[in-house]
Amino acid sequence: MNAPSAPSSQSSPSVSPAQAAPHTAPDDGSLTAVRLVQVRKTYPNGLGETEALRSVSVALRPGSFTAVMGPSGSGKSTFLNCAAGLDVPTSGQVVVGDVDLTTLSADDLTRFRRRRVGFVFQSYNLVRHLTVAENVQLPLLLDGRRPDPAWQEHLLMAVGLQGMEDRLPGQLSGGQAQRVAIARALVTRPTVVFADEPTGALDSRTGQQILDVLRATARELDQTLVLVTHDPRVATAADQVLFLADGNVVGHLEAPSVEQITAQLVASGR
Ligand SMILES: Nc1ncnc2c1ncn2[C@@H]1O[C@H](COP(=O)(O)OP(=O)(O)OP(=O)(O)O)[C@@H](O)[C@H]1O
Repeated sequence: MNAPSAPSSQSSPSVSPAQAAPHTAPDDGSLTAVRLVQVRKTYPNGLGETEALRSVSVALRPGSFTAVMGPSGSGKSTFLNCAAGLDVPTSGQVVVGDVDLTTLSADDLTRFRRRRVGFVFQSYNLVRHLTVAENVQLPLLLDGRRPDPAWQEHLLMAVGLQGMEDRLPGQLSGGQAQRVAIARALVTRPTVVFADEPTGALDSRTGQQILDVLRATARELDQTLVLVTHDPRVATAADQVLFLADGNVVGHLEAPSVEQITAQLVASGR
């Protein structure tokens, strides 16, 4: 199933939070690539707590491409971090493939993430004193595995960085640095790739190239891709768009146009 458990708001973009965020994910036995069930995440904020996610339930089909949108502070990064196992929900369940991340110890979660999940950050997060090749190899080395030179060469070719293996991050443009980050996220052949505004810091042409690279490699490797973006044009590349507001999924559109996305963003309070 490609859709989240939230009902489609295609015909009703101003769907209310209560309608759009049911508290159960579908339970029809079909395998989902990523499944969140009633995920709640709170952060202490000094006086009390911020409810970054209130009760989010979604189920993403293997091989699908989902864009996540919503106003600033609506919980997009928290959603991505919880789904990727970078952050632990306060309550609820996160299942990636057939593994319930919320049952794993911290060490097992780290190991699982290194092997099965790729993550691309807006700010690239490259290690400054390591070369392009070393940055790409890093997830394998951290996991005690040997780099596969042929695979690395294939990835660097796929992201258009062949010949730049020995450069340091400081010698790269923003678009090139993001390509290194993508190659690094893919080097472990993850089944799911999460990207948090990977094009946010780039001009629109470079952003489009980065998106093309992510989509092409996801297709080639049959990966599930989940991407946070503020840009409706970027989101139109996705199979579906999830809209968050105030820690809830408030809408869902299948293969929407820029106009439909904009209407939903306005309806959900951007
Ligand atoms: N580590 C943290 N500690 C405390 N509060 C946090 C933390 N991370 C997020 N929050 C709070 O949780 C809420 C959701 O934040 P989140 O970063 O998920 O939103 P977002 O939709 O990704 O925002 P943006 O588009 O601005 O990046 C916000 O109110 C934010 O201040």
